[in-house]
Amino acid sequence: MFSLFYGLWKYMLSKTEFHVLILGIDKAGKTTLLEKLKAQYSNSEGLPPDRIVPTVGLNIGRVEASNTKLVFWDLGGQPGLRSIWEKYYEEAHAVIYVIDAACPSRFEDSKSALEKVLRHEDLQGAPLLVIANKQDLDDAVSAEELAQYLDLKKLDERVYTFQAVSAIDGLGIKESVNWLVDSMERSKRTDLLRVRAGSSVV
Ligand SMILES: Nc1nc2c(ncn2[C@@H]2O[C@H](COP(=O)(O)OP(=O)(O)OP(=O)(O)O)[C@@H](O)[C@H]2O)c(=O)[nH]1
Ligand SMILES: [Mg+2]
Repeated sequence: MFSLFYGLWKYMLSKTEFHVLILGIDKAGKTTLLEKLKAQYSNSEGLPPDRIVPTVGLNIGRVEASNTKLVFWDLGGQPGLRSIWEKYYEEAHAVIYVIDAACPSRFEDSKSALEKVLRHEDLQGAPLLVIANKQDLDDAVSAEELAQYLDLKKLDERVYTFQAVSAIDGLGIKESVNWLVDSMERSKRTDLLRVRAGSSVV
């Protein structure tokens, strides 16, 4: 009996499309990360880093990983564009928050923007993956050092992790995606979004 329900649950999850928001301040490396993700998980080549320009609208990346469909939404991080982020919160299953780990002078800006994201009620219970990006640079701090620096409060009930990544050479991307898929599959928020999507079908 248990295996029947487990099989059904796995089947439903395989039909679920997970929406993952990629946030972070400008130049953190969000779009570079998205393009690397696409290159690693789909047949698309992904834009080379030298062709990526600052994001003004929305970049979307669709990939399949661990038998699930993932849709990534990458938004611009310039100060004037951050007010757009919240329009996407309600529909997001999880958040990736990207930080340039080699640029300590911008940690404070990153931290306050992240705290604002976490305070928003539309993102309640969404798993959070904080990425310490640009690990290919010598002066990048580790994921642990970044976590200590950010010293985020009120994370106790939220599922979260810090991951060292290089969006240029791909370090840490597989681990990031595995963690995200696993966390979203277990998340109560996923059930909530599924119920809401079902009840809106007339
Ligand atoms: N060395 C190194 N550079 C990176 C990495 N990721 C991104 N960059 C560089 O950082 C700069 C900004 O990258 P983007 O991907 O455009 O940053 P973004 O967060 O999308 O910026 P906005 O769209 O303005 O919010 C570019 O020059 C990238 O080549 C990385 O892992 N290592
Ligand atoms: Mg961008």
